[in-house]
Amino acid sequence: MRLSPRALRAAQAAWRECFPLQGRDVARWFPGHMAKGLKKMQSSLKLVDCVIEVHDARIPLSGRNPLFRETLGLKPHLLVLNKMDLADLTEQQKIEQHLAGEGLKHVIFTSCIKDENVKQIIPKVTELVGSSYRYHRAENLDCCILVVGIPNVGKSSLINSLRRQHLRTGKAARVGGEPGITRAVMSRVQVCERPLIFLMDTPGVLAPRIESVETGLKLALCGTVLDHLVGEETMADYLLYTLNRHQLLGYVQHYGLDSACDDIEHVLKRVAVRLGKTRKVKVLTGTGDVNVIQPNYSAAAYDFLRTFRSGLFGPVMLDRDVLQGCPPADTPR
Ligand SMILES: Nc1nc2c(ncn2[C@@H]2O[C@H](COP(=O)(O)OP(=O)(O)OP(=O)(O)O)[C@@H](O)[C@H]2O)c(=O)[nH]1
Repeated sequence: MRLSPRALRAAQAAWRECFPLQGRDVARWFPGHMAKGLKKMQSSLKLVDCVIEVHDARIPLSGRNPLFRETLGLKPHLLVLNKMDLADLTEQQKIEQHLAGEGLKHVIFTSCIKDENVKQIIPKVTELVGSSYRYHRAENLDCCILVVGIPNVGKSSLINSLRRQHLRTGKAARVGGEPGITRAVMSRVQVCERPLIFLMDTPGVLAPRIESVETGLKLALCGTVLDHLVGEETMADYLLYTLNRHQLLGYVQHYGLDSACDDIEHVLKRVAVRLGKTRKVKVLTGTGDVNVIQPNYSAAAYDFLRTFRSGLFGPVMLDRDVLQGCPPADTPR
């Protein structure tokens, strides 16, 4: 939905300049960084020729686990930024420059749902492996790739998409909408015949420390941690703040609101009523208990988040602040 420039200016005047981050304990939102999974990957390293790190294209510059490159960095590395169908890539070149500045020269944007750009991966991997020294593996004719990444970014979906593209065959890895579907490093799965290429899927591994509360909120919006650990209403509030700042006002039309608004309580109330998500609550009054119908805020927040994640509010770039040179306000300097 597009507002007229005048209406937009009026609405923007009332929008928040920043999101309140104080008093939020990001460490409690994320489970331990799953050191066991990382150790297992390290021990598989001698069996592989290349590492594909999958990350979410909506947060191309934040939330990656630095330990992947520290512990697996011996092997050629390709960064696959997946879910490009949900990401606003207007500034793709700037993103690539930013990543190149961090030493990440090999980057491919993909959508495993739409099988977009997935065909570029095997030629790139072949090129990277061909131009590197294959420790212990020079005599092997096949090539083996380790797929790593934080939870829920689409690692298993990538394996399935590659198999669809190169082998015209179905699923090999389990996919799910919640983080933590893949629990163990898998045995090798073939994804291509010529050249002969195998992949190994791994469980999602988060960084041991999330760099800032805002990064934590972005990671939560992308579904890398179970929603209830952060709180659906907190996440819905951060989502509303982001949508308004990015002028992604599709939510207004989607839920039949009168106008854009920056007050999450007001928005969730309207969403709940619109969806018929209300609940009876007993209230103690001077004359006894009375049943009151109240909006179900958490059900409304859940719907708001789910609709955003399905892309119905439009493509988004959650790292716009980092791209513009303003890292999250609470990032330690
Ligand atoms: N829109 C969109 N959704 C995707 C894409 N790739 C994967 N998904 C969805 O993202 C969710 C997670 O996908 P998985 O392949 O299970 O992710 P994973 O990284 O293996 O997850 P873990 O096992 O938790 O580490 C699923 O609901 C997928 O359908 C994509 O390119 N676009």
